[in-house]
Amino acid sequence: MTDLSDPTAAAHAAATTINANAGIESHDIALVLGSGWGGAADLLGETVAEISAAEVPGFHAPAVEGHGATLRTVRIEASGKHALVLGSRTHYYEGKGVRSVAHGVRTAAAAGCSSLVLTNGCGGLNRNWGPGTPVLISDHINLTGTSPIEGANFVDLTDLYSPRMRAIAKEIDPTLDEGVYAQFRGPHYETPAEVRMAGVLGADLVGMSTTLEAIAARQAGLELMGISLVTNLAAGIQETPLSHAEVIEAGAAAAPRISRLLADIVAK
Ligand SMILES: Nc1nc2[nH]c(I)nc2c(=O)[nH]1
Repeated sequence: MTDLSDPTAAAHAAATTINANAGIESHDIALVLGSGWGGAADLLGETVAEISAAEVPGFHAPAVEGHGATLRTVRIEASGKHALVLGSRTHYYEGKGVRSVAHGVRTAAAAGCSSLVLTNGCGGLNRNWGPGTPVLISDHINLTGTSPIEGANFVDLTDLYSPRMRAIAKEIDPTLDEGVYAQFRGPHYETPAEVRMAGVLGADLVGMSTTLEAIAARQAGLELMGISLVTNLAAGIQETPLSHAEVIEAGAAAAPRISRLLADIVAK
């Protein structure tokens, strides 16, 4: 496993590998594709390079079935810019440490990206958002008890989820709702009581990713947008117990619409 004891050096090594493999000096925008979002890269434009995550310093083969195990460089048809599509994400619940969780975001910044789109699959607290509903993240609640930032580095997180990028998304799809996303450590789902707690705290969405990556994105100076795909109503909101099969099914059903949405936003 690559040494992440110097996160900046590790991100630089990974970025050098990725840019060299793609034959370009730098990338422009990065996307992390969570559960259900895998199809978006194909709609963005032509894949000009692809590399296995295992071949890039600091990355790992995916822990979750169905998540891509590669990093792709896609030339965005509308703008000619290059997107770095991170098909594999390290979740905090894998126990590889928060540096590993933040490595992809830091690598994207080191590869030259100025903006980042984080996507995920999540549970919804709002009954109006059935499985397959995409929701823009307006703010987050980090319930992991940790941070990717080390030392006395007091980073401001105001407007962490770019109002500018959110306005573009809503211009493309005015039906898009916004919500507050809370990250639990996982990998277990929340109890109904924990979902009620999250609601009292102001959360509309519950997941197991995104907030730590978002904090690392701000530290790295990346403009950030987050979009969640509600694949299930959170525990206790729906009568039936959660199932991973339900999550995969809802993601697949929503794929065409959310892939088109993401491609249109990134092309702007
Ligand atoms: N914490 C949490 N993460 C999730 N990921 C997905 I997909 N659904 C959920 C959920 O209901 N809770």
